[in-house]
Amino acid sequence: MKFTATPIAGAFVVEIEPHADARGLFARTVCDDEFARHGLNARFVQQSISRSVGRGVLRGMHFQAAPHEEEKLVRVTGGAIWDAILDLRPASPSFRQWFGIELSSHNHAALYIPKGVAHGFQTLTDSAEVLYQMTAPYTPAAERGVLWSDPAFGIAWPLADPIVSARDQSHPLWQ
Ligand SMILES: Cc1cn([C@H]2C[C@H](O)[C@@H](COP(=O)(O)OP(=O)(O)O[C@H]3O[C@@H](C)C(=O)[C@@H](O)[C@H]3O)O2)c(=O)[nH]c1=O
Repeated sequence: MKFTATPIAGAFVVEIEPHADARGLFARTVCDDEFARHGLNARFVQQSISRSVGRGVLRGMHFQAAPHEEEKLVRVTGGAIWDAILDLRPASPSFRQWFGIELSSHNHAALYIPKGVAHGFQTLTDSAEVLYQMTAPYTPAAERGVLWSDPAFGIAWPLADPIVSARDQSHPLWQ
């Protein structure tokens, strides 16, 4: 696997190193040892999928509050998304910065998201399936959100007029 640091402290793009042959390819996507060598936690306790229907669907920006913060590894198993992360850790050198990258079932790239960093995405294809692995259990009482369009951050979403849930549209502006 190839680990590339992003401008967000502790967040990495994780790419596969495929073994290709006449049948197709085989590639490792998670390895406890390799992740640990990069200071990353691969001890995932939950895995979930979402499927979005319609190009331009936007989910986010989500995180879990302390003490239920989680690391998250996000990859796409169908279609393509533009994945975005936003650093909400006041002590971080990249506090208030965001980063976006295309993840797809073709590029097989994943994004490793550290604790305290909010996550969201917008679909680039008519259907997109996203696979999540998390290092802490889902805790509804700890769920938090930041408005996807908060001018304090100015995330440059790729598609205008996104399809957003009522819950995501009601997230507060960052204070
Ligand atoms: C996130 C989550 C939701 N749910 C339930 C709650 C709700 O009834 C239903 C749909 O949840 P949501 O509307 O929160 O789904 P969604 O808006 O897709 O939430 C996801 O958004 C992206 C951006 C993330 O980063 C994920 O971690 C997660 O927060 O699934 C679980 O049971 N377990 C989970 O881990």
